[in-house]
Amino acid sequence: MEKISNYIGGELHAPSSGKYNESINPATAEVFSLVPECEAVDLDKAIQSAQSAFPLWSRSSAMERATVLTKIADLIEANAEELALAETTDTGKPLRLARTIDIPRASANMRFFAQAITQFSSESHATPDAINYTLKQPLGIVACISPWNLPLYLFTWKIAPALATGNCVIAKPSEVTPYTAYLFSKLCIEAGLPTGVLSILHGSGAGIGNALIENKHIKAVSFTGGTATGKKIAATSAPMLRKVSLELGGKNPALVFADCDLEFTVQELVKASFTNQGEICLCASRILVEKSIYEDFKKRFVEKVAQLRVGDPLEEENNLGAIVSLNHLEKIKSYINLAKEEGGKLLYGKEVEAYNNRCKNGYFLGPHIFEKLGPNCRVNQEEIFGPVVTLASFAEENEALSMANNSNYGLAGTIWTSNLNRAHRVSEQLQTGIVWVNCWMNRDLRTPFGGMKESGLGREGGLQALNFFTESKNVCVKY
Ligand SMILES: NC(=O)C1=CN([C@@H]2O[C@H](COP(=O)(O)OP(=O)(O)OC[C@H]3O[C@@H](n4cnc5c(N)ncnc54)[C@H](O)[C@@H]3O)[C@@H](O)[C@H]2O)C=CC1
Ligand SMILES: O=C(O)/C=C/C=C(\O)C(=O)O
Repeated sequence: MEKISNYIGGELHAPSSGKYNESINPATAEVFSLVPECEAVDLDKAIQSAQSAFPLWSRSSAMERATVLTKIADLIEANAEELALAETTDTGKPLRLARTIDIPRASANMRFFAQAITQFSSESHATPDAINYTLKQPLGIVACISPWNLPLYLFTWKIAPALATGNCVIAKPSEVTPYTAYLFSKLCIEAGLPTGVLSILHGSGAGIGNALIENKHIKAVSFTGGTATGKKIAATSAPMLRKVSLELGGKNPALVFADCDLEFTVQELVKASFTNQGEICLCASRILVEKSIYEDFKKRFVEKVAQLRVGDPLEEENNLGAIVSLNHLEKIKSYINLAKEEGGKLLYGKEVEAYNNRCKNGYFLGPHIFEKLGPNCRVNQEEIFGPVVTLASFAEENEALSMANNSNYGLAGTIWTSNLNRAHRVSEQLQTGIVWVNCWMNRDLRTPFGGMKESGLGREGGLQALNFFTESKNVCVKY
């Protein structure tokens, strides 16, 4: 079984403590790898190495940085099959998904920001007696902390803009799914990423994650994960007046109007609800349907969901794989029990599914659909982050909006209608950072990405990310 190494000073290193924890393959419940538990001394080494690297890296040309990031993108593509298999083994997600979504997006992230930095420009403002121009300077050493649901996808989404803008990065992938970040560190060595520009430290959130955010040398933190952790990072960072970008949870509403293309909407909402076992912060979790089509929608939705296959992520025909960990499986199951206690009616959901022998001990859970749950009950208010959705009906547009906005979260809403005026009107009033009309997770990497309310702070993507990782300095020159 492989011992994962940290990536510090351009080399692979064992943790100073010599401590490792087991990383489990959730589809089999067997140990897949041993993940280092880093300590402060490993962080000190990473900081020193970043401090040595920063003067040269921050002054390198955009083209030099773009070249090495593009090389890494090429290497991700060249090693796509190994990365996809590792991602599936670590997370339990269907291999088909890792092959078509996770790994292609990881290389796209590197390539996108490699290209973006070559086009990054700043403003100038002229007056009759002076010209002002803005320098966009890297911040220094920044931290990127990523979660377990889309491991390499979100890891690269953070580090690519940070590196492209000339920062040195200390990254901490989730201890639950560390493997592809480890493979990635080998690709960085192969690509010739300069020593110290990127360090990858493995370990727990409470250990090395916490040490990282408490470290005074860290000038900004980009984080994706749970809202409670995001608030802790914000609280630790506030007295340091440090920049934070927080992509947190969601309780995403889907608003289905009677004038939608029903067959298409049902098909797309099945994907929006259950892709990646519902373990995407963007997944639809509260489906609100106009009363006149509610029963028809419900029938078709349940029928389509019943066709989804749950099981071995390596088998091509399975739509859902395993839940990422036993802890997370227990959390989701507790919400299924809560839904029943809160008076919900289970429309679809099986206690046990039949799995092949390889997966007989795996952490599987099929899709669950509930109705008859009030808008204020916990199941409709708290993030479950699993294959559980609720259905409810509304009488008219304003009611749909007030139900959708009745949430502490505000990440991603979807609207399903053929009425363009309605689509614009409702989009404008939805309290979410992202609105998709007649689609879901249609991603253009140039667009601002992030949430309102408890779903986060700041935006990632395109220019927003490049601005986040730079300090704007105005220079005024008198003629
Ligand atoms: N993308 C998203 O929106 C995600 C949301 N979640 C939500 O959060 C819930 C909890 O899941 P967790 O895995 O516990 O998420 P988490 O927020 O604890 O983990 C995300 C990352 O933060 C790190 N981390 C944890 N505590 C930290 C700390 N004090 N300082 C610095 N880094 C820290 C973790 O090691 C991991 O790399 C899930 O049930 C789900 O509802 C979880 C993962 C992703
Ligand atoms: O950037 C994207 O396309 C998707 C991001 C998804 C998350 O941030 C998440 O699930 O946590």
